Amino acid sequence: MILELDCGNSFIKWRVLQSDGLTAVEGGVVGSDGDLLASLGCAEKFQLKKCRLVSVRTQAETDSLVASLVSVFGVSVVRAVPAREMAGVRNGYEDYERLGLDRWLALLGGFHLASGACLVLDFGTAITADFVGADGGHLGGFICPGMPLMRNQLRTHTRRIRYDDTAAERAHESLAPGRTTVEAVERGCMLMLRGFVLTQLELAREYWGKDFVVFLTGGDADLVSGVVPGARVVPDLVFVGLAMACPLS
Ligand SMILES: Nc1ncnc2c1ncn2[C@@H]1O[C@H](COP(=O)(O)OP(=O)(O)O)[C@@H](O)[C@H]1O
Ligand SMILES: CC(C)(COP(=O)(O)O)[C@@H](O)C(=O)NCCC(=O)O
Ligand SMILES: [K+]
Repeated sequence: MILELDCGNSFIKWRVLQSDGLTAVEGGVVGSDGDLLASLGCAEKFQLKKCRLVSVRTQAETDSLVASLVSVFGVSVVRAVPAREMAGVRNGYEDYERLGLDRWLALLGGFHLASGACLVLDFGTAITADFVGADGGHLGGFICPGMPLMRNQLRTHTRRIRYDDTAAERAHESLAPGRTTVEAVERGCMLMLRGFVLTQLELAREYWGKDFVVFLTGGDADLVSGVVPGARVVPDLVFVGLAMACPLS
């Protein structure tokens, strides 16, 4: 079977495909290399032969994970690498190697699925927006802090903002002005998130009118799906691009 990995700054997303490369068998989200190895179990469980991965972690971290995968499962590993152009999409960065590889794969996947102009919004540790025109030209994008970073910055840099995760979850029942600290912070950050999304949509409309597809991906995509009714929520968009960038012959 085939192992696919998307190593983000906070979590590793994994899934196992049948050898046909089409049918997903199992998948998950884990917080560390150790948890990943535990989820994959012993070498007999999935009988992994090949692995393809994308990572936005450091070279050393990624090398170490690859070494573990090779030693435990004996898989051959292919890593996504930067490209100036692929599958009809032209990387818009001045220095194409600097564009985050998860962004590059998500926009390759988005352009492929849209067969036209698209706006790809990824809600992970950071939030990213990327614009691809109907001709496959990537116009560039935006990066801002994601929900976990926004709330943790407030918790870390103030003295009186303290609350736990359960309270945070409860605060999201409404977007009314907060009457407690947790409500005020959680709803404030949520409005920043939504405001960011609406601004991206405005920009996309300026470029392309109504003729574009919006993709939402990343672990926190559900937080904003209500703001963009026509958007396509595609949690595995990075994996769509990964299959394109790393075909397994
Ligand atoms: N099963 C899950 N495990 C962990 N985080 C999750 C899960 N489902 C949704 N999330 C949300 O996803 C966010 C992380 O998104 P993700 O795209 O994995 O980030 P990154 O790629 O930067 O590691 C977390 O802030 C969390 O709120
Ligand atoms: C922007 C990112 C931090 C997003 O990472 P994530 O939130 O998915 O973990 C990552 O794509 C990255 O490190 N990019 C390199 C900088 C750039 O894209 O300009
Ligand atoms: K990501």
